[in-house]
Amino acid sequence: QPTAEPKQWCLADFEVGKSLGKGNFGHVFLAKEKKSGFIVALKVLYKRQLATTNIEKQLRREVEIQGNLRHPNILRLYGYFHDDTRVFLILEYAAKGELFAELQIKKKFTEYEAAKYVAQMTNALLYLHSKRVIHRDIKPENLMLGLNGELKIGDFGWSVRTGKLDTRRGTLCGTLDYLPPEMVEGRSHDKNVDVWSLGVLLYELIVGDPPFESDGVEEITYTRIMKVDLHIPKYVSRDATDLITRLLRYSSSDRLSLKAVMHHPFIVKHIHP
Ligand SMILES: COc1ccc(C(=O)Nc2ccccc2)cc1NC(=O)CCSCc1cnc2[nH]ccc2c1
Repeated sequence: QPTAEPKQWCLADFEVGKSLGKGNFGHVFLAKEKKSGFIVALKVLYKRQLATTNIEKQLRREVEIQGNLRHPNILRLYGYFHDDTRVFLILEYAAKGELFAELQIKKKFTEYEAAKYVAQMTNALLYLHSKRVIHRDIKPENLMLGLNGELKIGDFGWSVRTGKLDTRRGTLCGTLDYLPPEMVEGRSHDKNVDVWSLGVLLYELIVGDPPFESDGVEEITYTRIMKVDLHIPKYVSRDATDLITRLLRYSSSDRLSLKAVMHHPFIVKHIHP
């Protein structure tokens, strides 16, 4: 049985459909693989725009790492191909789009919905950490929703790839909101950065805004993160408040472990009532 050599794809293999949006650096289209009818998201990157020259190597590495990642809450990168001016990423299509769009429409989620997303996120992070992959740039813009509304981590280590912060929210601070103190202060970071981001996500899903935002003034966001200047509204339940305060701890070793998150009353009472 010969090893399954990754197939060499080309644009002619696909019927390209509607635009799914202009992501960071790339335009994404709905596409159908002609032979199988399989629906994918085709992300087009222009070589001219890509930061580094050895993008091939970086992409190969990324396809290798992500090729081994198989989890229902992690968006798949199936492969890539290129022509002389463009690179095409063959990505899983998340039928319900970005969580961020849903959050903007609904303003905030019920604690039940928030618990469901946080539990799925925690499962994905436990899986990534077991594969020694961390800092997945967690924020609603990078989280997608599958056909049944299941959460999927949609993008990987963006800051690692380009060193630039994603300004999709229009202002840089949209990105700073999720950074933990150790990264704001430029100190070393470990897998517990993802636990901090999980706390920021839980807060934002229930309250509708991230906990340390300061409408566009970065310095204030920095300061509020470093001081863990956290104000949890009264309408947030005792269990949700308890979990948020156990995730948003200045010192990374004081934060709840991902395993403990799965056993926290806020998650248990909503997921396994
Ligand atoms: C695993 O995921 C990714 C893996 C790699 C890259 C990437 O860009 N790598 C890169 C870039 C430059 C140089 C080297 C490597 C991006 C993603 N993911 C996304 O870009 C977000 C979803 S885009 C797809 C998608 C799906 N489903 C949707 N439904 C509605 C819109 C939509 C949009």
